[in-house]
Amino acid sequence: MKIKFTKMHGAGNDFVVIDAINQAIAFTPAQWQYLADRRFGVGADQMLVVEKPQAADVDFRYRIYNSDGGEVEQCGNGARAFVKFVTDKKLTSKHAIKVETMSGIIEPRLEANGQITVDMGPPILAPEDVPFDTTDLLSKAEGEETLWPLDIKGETYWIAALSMGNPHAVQVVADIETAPVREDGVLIEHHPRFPKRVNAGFMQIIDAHEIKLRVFERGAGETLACGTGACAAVVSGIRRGLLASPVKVQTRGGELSIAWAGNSSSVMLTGPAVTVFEGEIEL
Ligand SMILES: N[C@H](CCC[C@H](N)C(=O)O)C(=O)O
Repeated sequence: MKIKFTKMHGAGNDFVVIDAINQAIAFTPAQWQYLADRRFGVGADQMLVVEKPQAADVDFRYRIYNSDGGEVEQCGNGARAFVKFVTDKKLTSKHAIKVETMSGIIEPRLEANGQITVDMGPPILAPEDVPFDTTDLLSKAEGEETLWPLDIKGETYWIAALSMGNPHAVQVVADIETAPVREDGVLIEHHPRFPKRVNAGFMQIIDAHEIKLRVFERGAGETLACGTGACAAVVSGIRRGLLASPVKVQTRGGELSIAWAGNSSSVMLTGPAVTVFEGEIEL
């Protein structure tokens, strides 16, 4: 079966985007892994699938698969690519859309300057909702934030655990370039206290309105940018009293901007989305 796809990226976090409204697709995890494979397949961090919504007052449903083949709840950079895709493909005439995801409704909006802003909804802060097992852990408070001691290689890392619909463990490092992102990221991703695994964020504070961020993503490894990771890092930095909204997030793949007014207000993610090429693949 020949499948049409569009290769896109948001700040270097790259995607294979598939219109499943006009194409019937039902892939196995092995087929998602093949699509994501950078040598044998197309190559991408995640696959994004455009579907008709289940609810009446929503424009689309959006499914996300990591390169390891697993379906996940949310993808911030993907939401920007999504709205550019459905607009360019004339699947909608709206520039602000409501999109159903595994973790709720998000509202991406195409701005006049080509940037895209996504209402990512409020952060989820209760450990049990991340989910993160805090049994027998003694936390410490920093501002409004709760930091937890995570044992990695016999060392204690103080992390914040929060969710943007998908789980994140965020820590502050002194120098993002020398931080052990890959070595420690994989250990954090698979730490037993995260029953659904976790995206591991490492942020360096530049000033109250700017950070550098690297994320070792669950199911994909280190990516050049992580939208939900940027949201989680900024929320944690604001709660720690280290950051103030809005915050510029420098990633290895480009710049994102995050705004958050605190408490249960939505986290707003702004950044680019680029179409690289169109293709077809036999599956
Ligand atoms: N790896 C993530 C999904 C993709 C998120 C990221 N690419 C983003 O832009 O938010 C997870 O397993 O939760």
